[in-house]
Formats: sequence, C-alpha cells, structure tokens
Amino acid sequence: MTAVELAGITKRFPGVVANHDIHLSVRKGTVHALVGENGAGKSTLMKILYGMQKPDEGTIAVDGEQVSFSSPADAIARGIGMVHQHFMLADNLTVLENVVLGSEKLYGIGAKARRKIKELSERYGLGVEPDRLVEELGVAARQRVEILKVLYRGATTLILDEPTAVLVPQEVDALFENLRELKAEGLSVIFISHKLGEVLSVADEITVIRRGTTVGTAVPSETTPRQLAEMMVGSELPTPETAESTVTDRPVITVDKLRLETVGGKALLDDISFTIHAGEILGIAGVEGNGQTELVDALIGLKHADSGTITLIDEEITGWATRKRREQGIGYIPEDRHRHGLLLEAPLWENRILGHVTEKPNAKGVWLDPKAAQADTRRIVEAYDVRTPGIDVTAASLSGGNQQKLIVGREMSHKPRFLIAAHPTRGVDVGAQAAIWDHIREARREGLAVLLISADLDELIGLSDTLRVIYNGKLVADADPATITPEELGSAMTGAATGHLEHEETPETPADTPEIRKSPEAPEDEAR
Ligand SMILES: Nc1ncnc2c1ncn2[C@@H]1O[C@H](COP(=O)(O)OP(=O)(O)OP(=O)(O)O)[C@@H](O)[C@H]1O
Repeated sequence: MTAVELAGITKRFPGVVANHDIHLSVRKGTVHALVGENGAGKSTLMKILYGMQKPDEGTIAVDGEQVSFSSPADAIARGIGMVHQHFMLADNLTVLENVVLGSEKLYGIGAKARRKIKELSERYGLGVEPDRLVEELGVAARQRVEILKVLYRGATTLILDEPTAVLVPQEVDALFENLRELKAEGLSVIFISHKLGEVLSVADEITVIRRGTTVGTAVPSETTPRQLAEMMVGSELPTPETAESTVTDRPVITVDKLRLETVGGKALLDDISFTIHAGEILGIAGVEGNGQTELVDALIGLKHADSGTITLIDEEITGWATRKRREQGIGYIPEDRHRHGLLLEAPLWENRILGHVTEKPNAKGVWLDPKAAQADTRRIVEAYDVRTPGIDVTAASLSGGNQQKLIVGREMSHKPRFLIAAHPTRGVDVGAQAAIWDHIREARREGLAVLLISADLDELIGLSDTLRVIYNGKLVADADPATITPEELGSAMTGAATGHLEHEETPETPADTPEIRKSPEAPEDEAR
C-alpha cells in the first residue's frame, strides 16, 4: 500500500528549477529516506508535500487519492506531519500546552488532552511527560515532543528534516527505535539526512535526488554509503588524503578561568581554561545546551565574561567588542546561521560584507567598495561551490547547505588567525563537507588555530588535534582523537565519564548498530 505518491513534480524559482519531474513513492509502514546534494531540491519537495509551496506541475496522492494542498493545515488534515530542523516549541510553556497549542479543538486542553498525550507517548515509546516545562528538556526530548505534536494532530506520514543533526550517537539509536515503533503501527516516515551511514541503517528505501530530479531508488542492504554518495553526486568521490599534525608551540588564543553567569548568578560557564596553538584544532564535544553557545558568544564578544581572561596571541581581548575582535583576525562560523550569519533578505554579495565592513576587499579606506565585494563573492561562490543562479539573489533563496558554504567561504577568505567554527558543516552534503574540511585543514597548515564545536562526532574526532568535553558549563574531560570512538565520546558527553578518557578495545561491533566511521580521513568504503 502506498501512503504518499508524488508524481511529475516540477517547481521553478527565478533562475532555478528546484524540482524537475520528481517521482517519490512512499509505502505504508516504511521509513523512506530522501538524499541528495545541497540544493538538490529535497526541502522544496517536502514543502510541496506539506502544503507550504505549490508545485508548478505534477500530482500528489495520499492513500491513493489525489489531493491539492494550499496550506500546511490542508496537509495535516490528510495526515501529513512535518518535524522541522529548527524546533518550534515555546520554552516557557509545558509539553501539554505546546502540544495542544493551535489544536485545542481536538481533545481540549485538560484531562482528555493529557490522556491522549500519555497514550501516544506510551504507544510509540516516546517518554514524553505532559507537565514538564519545555525549557527543562534537552534536545532529544524536545524532538520527541515535536514528533508527538505531529502524531497528536493525526499524522500518518511524518516528514523529518535532518533529525539526527543535533543528536549524539545514543540519542540517534533511541530515535531510530521510535521510528521502528511508528513503522510497526503502520505509519510512514520520510527522512531527510546527509548522514549516509545512518540512512542505510534506518531506511527501508532511499530515493536519490540530483540537481532537482530523481535519479533512482536504492535498497540499503545492497548499497554502501560511498555508492550512495556517488549516486548523489553523479561521479566518483575522491579519497581524502591523510593529514599530518601541524600543531606548533605558538599560542594563538588563551582562555584562563573564564566564568559567565546568568543575571541571577548561576554559572553558565565555569573555570574554562585552554590554549589553542597555531596549526591546532581544539574540538569541544558536548550535548547541546551545556555551555557551547555561551563559550562561543564569550569568545566572539557577544557576551562578556564575569571573570577570567581571553588573550589573542599576546593581547588581552576580554573587554573587546565583537567588531574589534573580527578586525584583529577572529573568524566566526555561527551556530545559528539565520540569526548571526546572514541577512536573509539581502543579496549574496551584501552578505559577503556582513561582519567585515571595514576590511578588504569590501572596503577601500573608509568607503565600501561594492564592485570588489561583488567580484570576491563570485570567487567564493566558485571556490566553495555555492549553487546559486547569481550573486544578486537573496540569501533566503539558497538551500540551507549552500547558505552554510557561503558563510564558511566568507570567514575563511579573511584569513583569520583564530577561527570559531560552530557546526561548520551542519546541513551540508558529503561532498561539500569534505571540501570544507579541506579548506579548514589547509588553513591549519598555514597556522590557523580553530575552536571546533560540532554535534557530528565523526567530524569532531576526525578534524581535531585535541578534544575536550563540556558538561554543565565546565570542561570535564579530555580525549585523544587518534584513539577515542564516537560512542566513548558520546558517553562522556552525558556526564558518565570525566578526566582523561581512555579508549577501550572492544572485540566486535554488534551488527545492528549504525556503521560509524572513525575519522573523515579514512573512509575506505564509506563516504562519511
Ligand atoms: N524560495 C526560493 N526562492 C528561490 N530559489 C529557491 C527557493 N527555495 C529554494 N530555492 C532553490 O531551489 C533549489 C533547491 O533548494 P532546496 O532547499 O530544495 O535544496 P535541498 O536539497 O533541500 O538542499 P540542502 O541539503 O542544502 O538543504 C536551490 O537551488 C535553491 O536555491
């Protein structure tokens, strides 16, 4: 039985055909993965299925019946639900309030609603407690609330947009367990992801989209991540070279006993000390919400430390404003590209200037030099393979991964001495990820110091020279990236281990755990 059938879907935007004659058939009771390069057209297709955008051509059928959606409300009424990458829950409300918000008509706002939530939570093993405040919940729990919210509205097909990007390995396993429960009850899941190992472990079928059109479906049992990546890209992938250590003994950034508090005096960061040398990447591992955001804010000057110092080479910069820090060679790839990285409604070339107004090539003396900035934007678009019809389109019109490539390109272009990289490859496809890693490694060879924050533990282990674990605002553990495994690191991130983490040899990996590559430098038959 087919749950959802999209046939001949075409969607055009000015200068771009985002979807061209796409076919997608999702069977009931299955997880169907959608993979493809950045800008391939995955989100556009899902927005069409969820009623957020109208196709120019093509048909949608749900349970064998042709439908036409003018809004998400129409899609929800036909059992289509979407869990977005950016969660949309109100922090200061309870789980119950969040779930019923906007759907009060279904089961009211009282006992009946609570019963329904409990019932759904139990049936699908979601562990959702109706009376908890959302702000008390971690990322994985919030995601389960989002899933429950969609189920509460009667969804039978769930669209999950890169749901594992923010999860640690153990949480990914738990999510996949939930997806299996959903399948067992006859529900269908459409799963978008760039993590091909995970896709192969959880999907029943995979549809590959390349440059706006479907190039085929793959069956996980007969496909390797590398083959999948090659289907996405349409050519063979290069095997990345192995990098040698480039760590020097020249300190670039030194943080000493940094402390940051809330207005009420609660520590958000406590006793944070580290040094990053020229040519060194320091990776910070942690479950989201343990102080990473505050650490980045303190380093770039968006928040000021309550005590402790930050020194850039030999100058104390603790009190400096963000602009001065940037001018003096601190690059910044922000965690939230929409809030801090881009002006979504401005053209790409103005985004090229953002945060670097007084620097070359954007400025000549005290004046802006738009021509030079535009020329340099073209160069970045080329060098970082930003898929766009031109540099005059708005940043909002780029796909998520291409927005990220633009930000990375901009920050790297200023040849920073110290780069703060928060999730530098979040949302980018495997090919672009490898390219960004190469750019970062190349700069490291030339003496760049990097603070790397990433939820992708393979990336963290593969790129870092030194690893620290942040937990409850403190650096509680350190590990050697040459030996530690993602599982060991993931476990320390939950506060289960402190001090120096030793790698323990295990005889064999159980066959049913997702394959996780040790390092981006050793992909053998895996592409990520
Ligand atoms: N509102 C829009 N206006 C103009 N162009 C758009 C708009 N939305 C998407 N596009 C373009 O359509 C193409 C497909 O984008 P889409 O977001 O669907 O890709 P994606 O496969 O989801 O990529 P990613 O993996 O980076 O999220 C891209 O070239 C993008 O620039």
